[in-house]
Order: sequence, then C-alpha cells, then structure tokens
Amino acid sequence: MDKRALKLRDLTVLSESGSVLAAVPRLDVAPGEAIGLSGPSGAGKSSLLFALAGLAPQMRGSVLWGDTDLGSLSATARAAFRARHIGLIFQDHLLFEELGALANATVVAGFRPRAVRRALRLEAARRLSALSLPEAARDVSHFSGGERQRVAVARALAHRPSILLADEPTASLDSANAERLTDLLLAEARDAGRTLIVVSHDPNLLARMDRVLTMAHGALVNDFKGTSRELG
Ligand SMILES: Nc1ncnc2c1ncn2[C@@H]1O[C@H](COP(=O)(O)OP(=O)(O)OP(=O)(O)O)[C@@H](O)[C@H]1O
Repeated sequence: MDKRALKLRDLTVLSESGSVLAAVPRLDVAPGEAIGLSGPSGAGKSSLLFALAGLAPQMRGSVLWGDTDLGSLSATARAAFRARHIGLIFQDHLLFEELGALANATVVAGFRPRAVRRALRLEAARRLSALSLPEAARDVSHFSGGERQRVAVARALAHRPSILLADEPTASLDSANAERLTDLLLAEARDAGRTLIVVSHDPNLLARMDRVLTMAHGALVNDFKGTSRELG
C-alpha cells in the first residue's frame, strides 16, 4: 500500500509526563499532497509533526502511513521506517557541528543495510553539489544559515524518502534564501510525488502549499484548500 498516504485516527500526542500536546480525531492526506501546518506559537505543530515521524514522547491512536501504523511499531521498527520512508528537516537544522556536510547528509546511512549505503552516499554527494554547497568535508559549523539549511535538505533527501516533513525550514533565512528553499522543497516534492508536510509561520511558503491546516491549543481548527473549510 502507498506509504505516502497519511491517515490520522483518534490521535493524541502526549508529553513524557502525560500532558496532551496535540489531539487530532481524524485527518487524511493524499499521496503527493503539499501541506502547510500553521498556527500560533505553542499550538502543537511541532508536536504533531514529530508524531507523524514516530518521534512523539508518547501517543495514543493511529498514525497510518499507507498500511503501517507507527503507533503499533517498536522504537526500532519506527526508526527503520523513518530511515526508509521519511525525510525530516528539523527546526534549527540539528546538524552535527563537528562533521562535514557529506557526513551530515549521510547520517541516515547508519540505519540502512550495508548494501544500500554506497548508493545513499553517492546520492548525498550529488545533492550537495547540485545545491552548490562549499567543500563537502568542511565542518558545517562555518557554514552560513542558508548553506546549513541546504545541508539539512540534502540529509533529508539522501535516502530518497517518499515522505518529507519539515519544521519551520525557512525560519532562520532571509527572504531570498527562504524563497529559494521553498522552491526547492516544492520541486523535490512535486518531481518525485512526495507527500510534503511543512510547519511554518512563513506566509509566502504557506501560500504555495496545496492545503493549509491551522492548529490552536493542540487541535486542528481550519483546513484550507482553495476555499476555506472550518472544522467542526
Ligand atoms: N516534551 C514536552 N513536554 C512538555 N511540554 C511540551 C513538550 N513538547 C512541547 N511541549 C509544549 O507543548 C506546547 C506545544 O509545543 P509545540 O512545540 O508543539 O508548539 P508549536 O506550535 O510547534 O510552537 P512554535 O511555533 O513556537 O514552534 C508548548 O506549550 C510546548 O511548551
């Protein structure tokens, strides 16, 4: 079954101590849809995005990518699913400062079988050079904000995932770099038919998504696709 299709059913995302961070009774995302997730600070957007990657501290209910329910998998099986199907771009990039761009972009290789690691490294190197990044071996600590963000994109895409999740990818960029990154994310999603879900406050980015979901107080309050639809 197509892993790019997302179904949430009675999802509750909880903190380590059991407080509710986000609750979504029902949500369906079609394969290849580009979704923006907006809403005020503290609304639960990152918590929901992390749950979609199987990284919530705790959760109840179902996060179904195709026929795989992340909630029913062990932590090891969730990590394996992520390494195969999900590309993640974190807020503030979360790069390993002491490593070069290529080492950062191929971190996921450690979670994949030996047989696919070489292909993955080649793909990461190809992407870095296509993104015009400086010397792949140089520590990323010396990179500019835009360059760091491109390393994060190369890392998210090196294993050719069918799902791309990004948490405020343009937050630390100037407007020209933000627009370039939005172009890149949408091209990567559309060219390969990837499902793209992006948490963002950036109105320019949100305006270019197929559909924008708005959250408040841990709940989805609006689902906008061409014509606004208030959720009951
Ligand atoms: N692990 C956790 N334990 C306890 N509280 C948490 C945890 N993670 C997030 N929170 C709290 O849950 C709320 C939602 O956080 P979240 O990061 O999901 O919001 P957000 O909508 O992404 O906000 P922002 O736009 O500021 O990034 C916040 O009040 C946050 O402090």
